[in-house]
Amino acid sequence: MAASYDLVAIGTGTAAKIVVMRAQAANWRVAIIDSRPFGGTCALRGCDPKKMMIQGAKALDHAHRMQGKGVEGEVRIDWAELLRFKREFTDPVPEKHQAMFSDKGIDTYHGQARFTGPNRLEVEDQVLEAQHILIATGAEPATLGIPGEEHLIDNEQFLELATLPPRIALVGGGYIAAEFSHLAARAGAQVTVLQHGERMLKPFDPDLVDWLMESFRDQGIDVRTQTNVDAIEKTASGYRVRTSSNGETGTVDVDLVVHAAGRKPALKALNLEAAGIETEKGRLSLNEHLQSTSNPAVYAAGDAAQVGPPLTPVSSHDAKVVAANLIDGKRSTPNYKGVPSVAFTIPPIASAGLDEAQAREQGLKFRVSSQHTHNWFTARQAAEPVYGFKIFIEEETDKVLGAHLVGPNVDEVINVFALAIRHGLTTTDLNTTMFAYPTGASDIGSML
Ligand SMILES: Cc1cc2nc3c(=O)[nH]c(=O)nc-3n(C[C@H](O)[C@H](O)[C@H](O)COP(=O)(O)OP(=O)(O)OC[C@H]3O[C@@H](n4cnc5c(N)ncnc54)[C@H](O)[C@@H]3O)c2cc1C
Ligand SMILES: NC(=O)c1ccc[n+]([C@@H]2O[C@H](COP(=O)([O-])OP(=O)(O)OC[C@H]3O[C@@H](n4cnc5c(N)ncnc54)[C@H](O)[C@@H]3O)[C@@H](O)[C@H]2O)c1
Repeated sequence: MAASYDLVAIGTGTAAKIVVMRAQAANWRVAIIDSRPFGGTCALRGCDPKKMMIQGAKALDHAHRMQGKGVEGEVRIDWAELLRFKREFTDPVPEKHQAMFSDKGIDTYHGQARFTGPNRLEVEDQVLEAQHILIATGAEPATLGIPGEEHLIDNEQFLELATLPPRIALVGGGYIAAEFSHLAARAGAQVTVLQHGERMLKPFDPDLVDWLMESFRDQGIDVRTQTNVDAIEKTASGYRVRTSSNGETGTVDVDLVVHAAGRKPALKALNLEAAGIETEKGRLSLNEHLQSTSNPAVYAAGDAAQVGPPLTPVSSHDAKVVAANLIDGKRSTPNYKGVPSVAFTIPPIASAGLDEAQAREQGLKFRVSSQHTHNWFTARQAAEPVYGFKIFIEEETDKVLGAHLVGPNVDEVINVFALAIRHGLTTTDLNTTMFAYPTGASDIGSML
């Protein structure tokens, strides 16, 4: 006999959690399924554990930068201790989620969900029927299609390494490569980044990325751009990564090779055909309400939908849109204006709103305010040589269109710009706001 629900959500990450809690609050009969421990990527394998470990690297980096400026003595990373610190947060997550769902009367299922009909799922040997089904299965590392791919470890395995090997290669040059290389280098590893694009961190402003590269060089991180990874071979002592760059072949010998080459919606195990759920190029075909174009019972949110950028605040925004559509009977659409994003390098790099190419494509008339400000007080008090900004401001309205920042505190300051962009604040609004001094935000007036 099938268990019957108003809503079944597949996934227990940011997106699924928000939708099921809202449905439960509306007295819907709800179930949630996960094939992995409950909690999703951000809490267990992504943002949060990564940030806890980067705190150690930040502390070490700051102590090093302050040497000869009133701070003395050697500081080093104890990887095992850092791992323990991280687990203080991650270990209780699955049980807390289980308890939170059970307390609310949400039925929980552990196992891989598989569609067997338009409104029907199987989890292990249990059958579930639902009026509505949410696909919030997140993303998984993209398949690279290269020989030796099986030797790659992923983000989860990297953040669980018992010891950090001395030589590490990262395949890819985006968020994961940038953050993990900064962490691993501070923890004493020799790190090589193999990026097939022209530069690292493509979603960020090219000039700011250039300024940030100084921090990669300072750490001895070997960044090889325009470099393709062609194969990974097991050797007696580790791995040999075969590369090609502008027609030249090369090799890198390391102890560990990490996948940092992008993530794709996790849809393979769902047996979507059985429910008539169409996909296009590996993505769900969705209408503007995040509803399947071919099965109206099905909605998607977050990394599984990948309509907006695959980031936690976007998963949470998508979930609110889906909840409004499902539960409140609205016809909401997502609005990704001013999504803030940070790569937690040391120092961090951040952006919100339009980049230069997008502003031009939209035919907007704008001025650019940009400076490399390593001599400003904010940089000097943190003994941080990398600090700079680029802000796009609409000529006619004086509204901030896009903000791009690199340097100390920008992971927080970007949120002020995100607010300004999303709510159409002008440079006058920002200039007439008092910001506590001396903080990162107190530089905003001088950036406009
Ligand atoms: C290393 C790393 C660091 C990151 N850092 C940041 C950051 O600092 N800031 C930020 O904004 N974003 C960050 N992200 C991105 C962020 O983690 C994701 O955008 C977000 O977690 C997506 O949430 P979600 O709910 O869509 O999916 P997820 O949290 O991935 O949840 C999907 C769940 O579905 C389950 N599932 C999948 N298939 C099935 C199935 N067939 N049956 C049952 N269950 C299934 C999975 O086990 C998983 O628990 C990071 C990602 C990574 C990998
Ligand atoms: N701080 C954050 O918000 C944060 C941190 C980590 C991850 N994430 C999310 O997770 C997603 C996945 O992260 P990611 O770093 O794996 O992907 P990414 O999309 O940020 O970067 C992947 C990079 O790998 C390169 N690449 C792809 N195939 C390659 C190959 N065969 N050889 C060499 N280079 C190759 C691409 O050119 C690209 O620059 C991101 O898109 C991001 O949304 C976010």
